[in-house]
Amino acid sequence: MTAVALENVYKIYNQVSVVDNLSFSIKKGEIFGLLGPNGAGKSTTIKMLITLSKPSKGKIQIAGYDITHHSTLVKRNIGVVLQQLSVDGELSVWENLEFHGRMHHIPNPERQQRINRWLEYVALENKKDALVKTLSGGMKRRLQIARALLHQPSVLFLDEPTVGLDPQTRRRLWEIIQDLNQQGMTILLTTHYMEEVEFLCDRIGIMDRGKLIELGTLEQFRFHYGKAIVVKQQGDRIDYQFFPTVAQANQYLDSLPDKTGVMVRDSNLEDIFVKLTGHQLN
Ligand SMILES: Nc1ncnc2c1ncn2[C@@H]1O[C@H](COP(=O)(O)OP(=O)(O)OP(=O)(O)O)[C@@H](O)[C@H]1O
Repeated sequence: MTAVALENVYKIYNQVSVVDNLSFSIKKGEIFGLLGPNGAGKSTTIKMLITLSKPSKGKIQIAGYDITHHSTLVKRNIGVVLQQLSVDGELSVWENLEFHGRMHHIPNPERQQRINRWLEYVALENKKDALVKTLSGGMKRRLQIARALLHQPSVLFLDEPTVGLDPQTRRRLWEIIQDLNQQGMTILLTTHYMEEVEFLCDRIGIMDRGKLIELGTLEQFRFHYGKAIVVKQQGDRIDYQFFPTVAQANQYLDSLPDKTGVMVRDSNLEDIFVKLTGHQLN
């Protein structure tokens, strides 16, 4: 079953298509990673998917509902964690969740049960009365996740969920994301961290200049572009050359008269991303 479907979607600002004829779909239960250099159009795409912005052209369906004609039903079915922290720092953890629960018309005592359940899930139960502005970055992000889950969505959108977090906190969030997925949640995430995509995502879409330039699994990408890479340091420059297998890459290496600064290794997502977009993610 399809959880998210985009068909020939455009977003046009000042006659420029910042999202340019985008079509792809995400299956129910998938973790899908949307990658792209700065300005590729990922955030604009997410904003359309979560009904914050209307497509200029094209069709988007979430959980079977058209975002233009059934935006209320779409909102009921999605959870959203955006890049910029959207929790209110002057309110307590509980007040933030209470407010969200009321917005979604979740009646009591169900609302309190859900607040307690998700606070426990993200290990913030002992921070219930703390003002949000006193929480660490990782805690705020976990609170955002708890809030996004409160109304029991079927699709979760995470726009750079671990940006600015230390490696340990990032790992903890990865565990939460994986666990939610194992409970059946469909997840779309954007990130600049390649290892995050390699670790979490079932499929990857790569965007550049508003267009989807590649779509598939990491294994499919590696099969297509080459499973091995020869890295050549030439002065300040590093050249990369893909080969179908490590054996073929080694054969090429052996044939070189001068092997100084040359090495063979397995290709990874970052190599493929750089080859496709000419950009290194930072
Ligand atoms: N409201 C707007 N008006 C005009 N142009 C916009 C608007 N919002 C975004 N853009 C442009 O659309 C393009 C895509 O931006 P977007 O934020 O979607 O990229 P992104 O892939 O999310 O980048 P990043 O990784 O930096 O977050 C950029 O060139 C941006 O300047």
